[in-house]
Amino acid sequence: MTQLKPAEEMPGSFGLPILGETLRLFATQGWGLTKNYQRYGPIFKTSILGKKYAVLVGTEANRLILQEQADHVSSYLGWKVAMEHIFGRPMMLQDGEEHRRTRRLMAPAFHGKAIANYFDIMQTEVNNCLENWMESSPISIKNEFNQLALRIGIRLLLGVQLQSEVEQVEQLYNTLTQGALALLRLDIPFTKYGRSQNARRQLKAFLQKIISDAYGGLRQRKLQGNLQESCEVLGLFLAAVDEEGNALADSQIIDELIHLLNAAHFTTATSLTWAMVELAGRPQWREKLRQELAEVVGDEPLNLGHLKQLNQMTYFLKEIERLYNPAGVVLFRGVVKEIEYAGYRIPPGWVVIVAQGLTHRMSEIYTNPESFEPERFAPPREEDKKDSFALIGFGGGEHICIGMEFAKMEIKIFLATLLQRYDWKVTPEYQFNNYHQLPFQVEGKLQAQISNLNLKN
Ligand code: HEM
Repeated sequence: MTQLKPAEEMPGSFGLPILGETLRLFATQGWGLTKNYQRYGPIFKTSILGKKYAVLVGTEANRLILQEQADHVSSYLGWKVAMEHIFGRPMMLQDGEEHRRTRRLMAPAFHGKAIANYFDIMQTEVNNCLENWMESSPISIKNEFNQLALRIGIRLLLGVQLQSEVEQVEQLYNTLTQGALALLRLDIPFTKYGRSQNARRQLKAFLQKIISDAYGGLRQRKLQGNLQESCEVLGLFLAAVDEEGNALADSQIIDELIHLLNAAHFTTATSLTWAMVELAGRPQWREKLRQELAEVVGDEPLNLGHLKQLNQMTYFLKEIERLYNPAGVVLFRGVVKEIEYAGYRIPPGWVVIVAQGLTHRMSEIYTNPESFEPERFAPPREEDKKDSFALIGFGGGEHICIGMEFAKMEIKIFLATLLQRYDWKVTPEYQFNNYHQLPFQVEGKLQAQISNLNLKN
């Protein structure tokens, strides 16, 4: 039997006393993860502000942490420093039975029939957005997608339809998230953080009011016997009761809704930004996707059934997920029970980092991992099918993204509509094949000029 070594003996460096590798984190905006991986291999240690981290890379590590030994780690302890002060305790910051109970109650809003009900609002928002772009081109791509995805979120997740209220929530939400990275968390007036926390209080009060109003609507629907007919997520949350009679408390719903706005918008906006940029530089892929749309959709109005048949678009979007990791290149979990992995014992108190961004570029999984090849996901290659933890841009295991279908539907509706009606150019011209650059380091600078496809031809 091989002797397990203490985690301190892993390759890697704890950096300076107390600060650890904190300065390096800010200097590289990405922790130099790729360099450390090349230098130390698929398991290495680091330290940030006195906390010890073990970075794990590869499908086996992904499966162990996210699924097989999920009860040895805590999502709460992994994410709380970054998220709790902004979002409270949504289910992403819950563990074990508490997390499973919340997730069971939330799940109906993100599957099957409920998802189908979201199609029309998504399509309307996408059409409005593209019409505006035609009038105000050139547009700042990431900002526009942030706004689109946030508006879709506000309408579908909160059920807010009145334009003035949509704008009010948008503003409060943006002020709230501006405080997320404040170094000094002083909740006093005239500071960024104080304004952010004030926005959080106002947003909570606003949501409490729409929850109270929605209860009225719910009672009405109960009387009419169509309790499950709600067209937005909030209504389904209010109606949800599990087999033991548990329901979601108002305070929990409020935390979930604020977090959902976040989870649903920056990720979707990042995917759409890079899909649009990659397509701008790849005329053969624009052509391939347009041809597929012509075959599947033809002259019919786009519908959910069509989206499911867009295989080439699915492969294309998987390549965006693999190379751009829209939710970030790493996931955090705090260790609560010792983990044995790769010859080391990782004790409670450490944080493990699941480095999805590095798994996605392993040559053991993907052929020519640095090159953009959506066809790697098509038969016969199907490189992601070698292992269910090879492509984990939406996470894996118990905390796998609950909004995955919602996101994929929104992204496909946008791309289908864009490709069918418009053409576009992106400036400045993006340097492809630099997928180690983190999306947020570049995306703010990208602009698009769009034109009407029919006028061009
Ligand atoms: C391209 C779009 C998206 C990507 C790449 C993405 C990615 C992820 C990832 C990686 C996680 C796992 C986090 C972890 O394990 O710590 C996650 C969780 C989550 N996502 Fe998404 N997401 C996207 C869109 C959405 C949308 C549209 C929604 C809601 C409408 C959403 C709601 C959530 C929620 C609530 C969780 C927490 C799940 C749990 O803890 O059980 N996401 N997402």
